[in-house]
Formats: sequence, structure tokens, C-alpha cells
Amino acid sequence: MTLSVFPLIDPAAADAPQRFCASLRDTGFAVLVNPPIEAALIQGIYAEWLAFFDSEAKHAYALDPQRQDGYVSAQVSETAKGHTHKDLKEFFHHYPWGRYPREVSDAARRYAVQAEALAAQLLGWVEAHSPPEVRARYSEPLPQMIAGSEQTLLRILRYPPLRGDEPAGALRSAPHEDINLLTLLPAASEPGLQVRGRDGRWLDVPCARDSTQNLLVINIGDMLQEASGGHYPSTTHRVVNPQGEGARVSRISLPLFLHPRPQVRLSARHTAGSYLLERLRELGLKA
Ligand SMILES: O=C(O)CCC(=O)C(=O)O
Ligand SMILES: [Fe+2]
Repeated sequence: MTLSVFPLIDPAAADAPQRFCASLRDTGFAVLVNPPIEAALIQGIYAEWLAFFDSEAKHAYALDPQRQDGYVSAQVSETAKGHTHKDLKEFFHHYPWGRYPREVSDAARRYAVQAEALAAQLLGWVEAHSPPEVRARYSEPLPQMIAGSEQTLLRILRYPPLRGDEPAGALRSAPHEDINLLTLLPAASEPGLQVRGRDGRWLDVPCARDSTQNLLVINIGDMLQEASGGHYPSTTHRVVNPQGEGARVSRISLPLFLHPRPQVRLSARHTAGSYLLERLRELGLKA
């Protein structure tokens, strides 16, 4: 059985920063209701990118292994750390400097700009609610770590309908942790995202169908866990395969991964650059 335990946090409320950080501390995740990003923008992106993934045009943008931008097919996909099956997904990686399909409007780009501005505000909350000894570890203010970063990654994901011949044990997204500082993720078009709670149970993260209101999901990545000495936990999450009718439907999601500039020192062991390289190698995405 799964439970949905996430409080819906109104970012305009006076106690929002405190509730937001408490949720992040508790589960590594937080859910904002009616964030300053229009629902219509997200719905438009989901529709036009689904059409793009359904077209042959995507193959003209195959991932550049050096630059890491472009389209990754379900045949290539990625294998989560410690797992054997490829995830049942295809996706497009867009960086601020990178390729962007001419077949879609600039809506996803506009979303990334808005979400990045919100992320800087949220990192300010995270910093303000860090105990003094944790704050003392940050080599620079958290919002500043992502300012002007060329590593900010928008991943537009499409989980295709299931055909029934998927390898046993393959998931839409195998359990993993995100590498980056903070991830912003509009509620996905369909359910499936789950977070592992402290007691090992999987908790359902709400999707767009669970609320008439606009929801935005935020989660901690490994880099913030590293920078905060574990105060903010990067929790394991996955996307499970739908059963029944849901299996016939694509699922679209739109995580924005906020990465610090590569020179930013996260800890005595790592800069953001050295940390990222290590993790991409483990994922098989970089030689
Ligand atoms: O599709 C989702 O809801 C989550 C995707 C995810 O966790 C990831 O791409 O890292
Ligand atoms: Fe993730």
C-alpha cells in the first residue's frame, strides 16, 4: 500500500519557508500549491512535446556524448546506479546553451527560466532554515551557487505506453537519487512517482490528476545533501509502471535539475564539477 503524506504548501503564505524546509527535511520532497508558474504553460508543454516524441523528428537531435544535450531514445535510455535494466523512458536534455527542437514552441524554455528564478528563491529559504553549523558549511550562499550556471538541465521525459513485452523488473524509472542541488518538477501528467520514506515504504507523490490546483514538486539532490553534511536528505525515488487502463497512456514529466557552477565547492571532498563527473560515469552516460 502507498500513502500520500505530502502537505500542500502555499508559497505565498507567511509560514511557507518554514513548512517547505520541514517537508524537505522529513522526506527530501516538498509540494507547492499554485506556484508562480502558470498551469496552462505546463499543459501546453506536455501536449506539444508528446507530439514531438511521437514524431520521427526527434532522431535528428540524438544525444551528443561530449556535450550531453539532445534526445535519448528508450533503446539507449539510462540505467540507474546499481540496476541492470534500462528505464522505460525517452527524454530530451536541454541546457541553456544547448540544442532545442525547432518543432516545438519556446514554452519549455520559458518554463525553465521561470522555474530557475523560483529555485533561487527556494534555495534562499533552505539556507535561511539551515542551522548555523550547517549554514557555515556552505562555501557561498545557496542561491548564488546556481546563478549563471550553464549546467542547469531541463529534462523533458516521455514514458511511452507499456506494450506488455517489457523485461520483467524493468521500471519507468528505477529507484535513484538525483545528482544535482535541487530539482523542480511540475506535477506529472500521470501518477507513478514515489519516494521512499524513512521506514522503507513507498509514498505517492501527487500528480496533476490528483488536484484541481497547480502543483509543483521540489526535491533535494545529492549535491545539497553533500553541501549540508546530510542535514537535507537526498531521498530515493522511482516511477512505477501503471496497471490497467493507465498502461495505455504516455506519461510526461519535466524536471529541471539545478546544478551549481562547476567550480563551486560543495565539501572538502568535492566541487560540483568533480561530483558530477563521478556520477555520470557511474550512470554510463560519460566515458
Ligand atoms: O518523471 C518523474 O516524475 C521523475 C523523474 C525523475 O526522477 C528523474 O528524471 O530524475
Ligand atoms: Fe529523479
